[in-house]
Amino acid sequence: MENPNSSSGLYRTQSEQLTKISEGDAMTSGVFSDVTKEVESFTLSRKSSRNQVLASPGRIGNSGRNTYLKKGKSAQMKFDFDDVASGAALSRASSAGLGFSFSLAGFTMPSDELGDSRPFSDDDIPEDIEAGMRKKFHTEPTLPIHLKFTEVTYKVITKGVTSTHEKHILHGINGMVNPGEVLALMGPSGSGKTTLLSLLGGRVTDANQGGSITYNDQPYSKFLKSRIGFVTQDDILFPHLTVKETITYAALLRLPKTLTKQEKENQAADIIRELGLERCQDTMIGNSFVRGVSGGERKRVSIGNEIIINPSLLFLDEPTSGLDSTTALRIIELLQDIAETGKTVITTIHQPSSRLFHKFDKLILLGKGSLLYFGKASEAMTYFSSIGCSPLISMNPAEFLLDLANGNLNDVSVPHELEDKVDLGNSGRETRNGKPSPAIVHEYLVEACVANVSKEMKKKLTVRSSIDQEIKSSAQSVKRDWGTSWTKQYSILFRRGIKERKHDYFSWLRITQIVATAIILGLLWWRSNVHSPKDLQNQV
Ligand SMILES: Nc1ncnc2c1ncn2[C@@H]1O[C@H](COP(=O)(O)OP(=O)(O)OP(=O)(O)O)[C@@H](O)[C@H]1O
Repeated sequence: MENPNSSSGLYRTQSEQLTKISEGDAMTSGVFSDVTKEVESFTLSRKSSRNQVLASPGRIGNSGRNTYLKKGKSAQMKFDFDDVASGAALSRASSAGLGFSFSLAGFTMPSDELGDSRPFSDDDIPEDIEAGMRKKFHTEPTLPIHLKFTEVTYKVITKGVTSTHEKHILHGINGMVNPGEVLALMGPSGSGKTTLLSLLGGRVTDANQGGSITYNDQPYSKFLKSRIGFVTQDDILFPHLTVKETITYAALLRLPKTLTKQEKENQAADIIRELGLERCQDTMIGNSFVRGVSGGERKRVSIGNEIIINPSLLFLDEPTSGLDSTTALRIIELLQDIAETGKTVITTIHQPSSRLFHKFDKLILLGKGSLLYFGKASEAMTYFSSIGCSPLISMNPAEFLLDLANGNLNDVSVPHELEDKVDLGNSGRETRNGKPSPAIVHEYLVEACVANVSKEMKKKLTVRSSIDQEIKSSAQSVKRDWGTSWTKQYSILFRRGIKERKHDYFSWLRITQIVATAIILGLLWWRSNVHSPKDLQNQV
């Protein structure tokens, strides 16, 4: 790859300044033996400068003390998988914000006030978030998890009346993401983003899946369940519960039984504060019939429901769909903040704005279930220009990439290889306007990805991380004591059910309807004769 500065303004001037790291770096010492010691203190600040952390593999060595060096970024823009693999963001990740601990202060609201809800008003808009002020996300340390996936395939078998048909959805997807990084899965509709996300999140485990997915070089296991948060595309929330009730019930149900009720409520309050939901915490979630919180707030509640368990891996399926670009940007900034606390964040994204696109650390571009690009989001444009595909007009990079993934070369330079194909006219598939057909473009991009990205990537994926032995032992030894007893769960769910349904059961309309029906029916048999069995039967 050439000079990034020539790459249509896509070069992301990002750097992180990492101040180190005390002894007992989570990556270097045996801290994994205890959940409470999973990660040590780091401090991080993202600053816009042209410096980049030199993430030398040696920093994950055995020495107790590590030093992060900074180097000028301008000098090189080689498509460097060392960087991708070891990840500047990894250092940020494993370090970031981990000096923070949960402050269990501030939750003074008695639980019986949970039910209080008031109608939504403009006053409920949280100023800090809506006004664009970014809060720093504080959370307790978590076990860093490196996710690697090699040659992931998936097919579905559809059974017809007379025959069965195999549909291949994913074709050999490779990639990896480290703690502290946000990986975006991008591609046109139907390209397989949700399928890949579900496979990576351990939600789909069947015989139709191929390839390997590892978490700290270990396959998926039950142990990981409590370390994975999955935010689905459609928010699954109770419309009549308030924001505070929703997150508090999630805390009561999902946090370890070793914590007291008060501690769980405190953690829920912390999450509400971290997500900037304080001002709408007593507003109902709402739905199409009940007015409730805004779309962005609803999405933050869904995220809060998952991060309450402090997951190491957070998966999100299109968290920004249906949101305006500013709210979407804030959601992605929130994900960045979450990643900075050492979590691994993977999200699908449909059509991000250019501002939003530059927020991602890594990018996977899918087209018809095949990998078209994997690497740093900031280097995607440079990669595509290196294989002859550059925008001819100024364009949102995400729009350009989606056009390419759809095989659309309008306003895009045609690579020489494809020009030849069109000129020769022997493919029989070129389009009339002199542009190669989408099928040819797709083939070309897949081949280019295999030649330039996948081969190199696979080599990196086979390299076991120097920390895997420590993590392996911790993965086997550390178990989270999740959940509460079934009697407690029953009582919490019962109370939650009553709260959710009370608006139906105890609405004036329903009460009036029942009383009126009772009076009418009562009047029909009022003073009826009950002296003969026939009349008595009639009354019964
Ligand atoms: N169980 C299934 N049976 C048949 N086809 C399926 C099944 N699951 C997924 N597919 C197909 O696989 C392809 C990829 O689906 P997927 O939902 O992963 O796409 P996507 O990129 O997330 O799309 P969107 O952005 O529209 O949500 C689609 O063509 C879909 O129809």
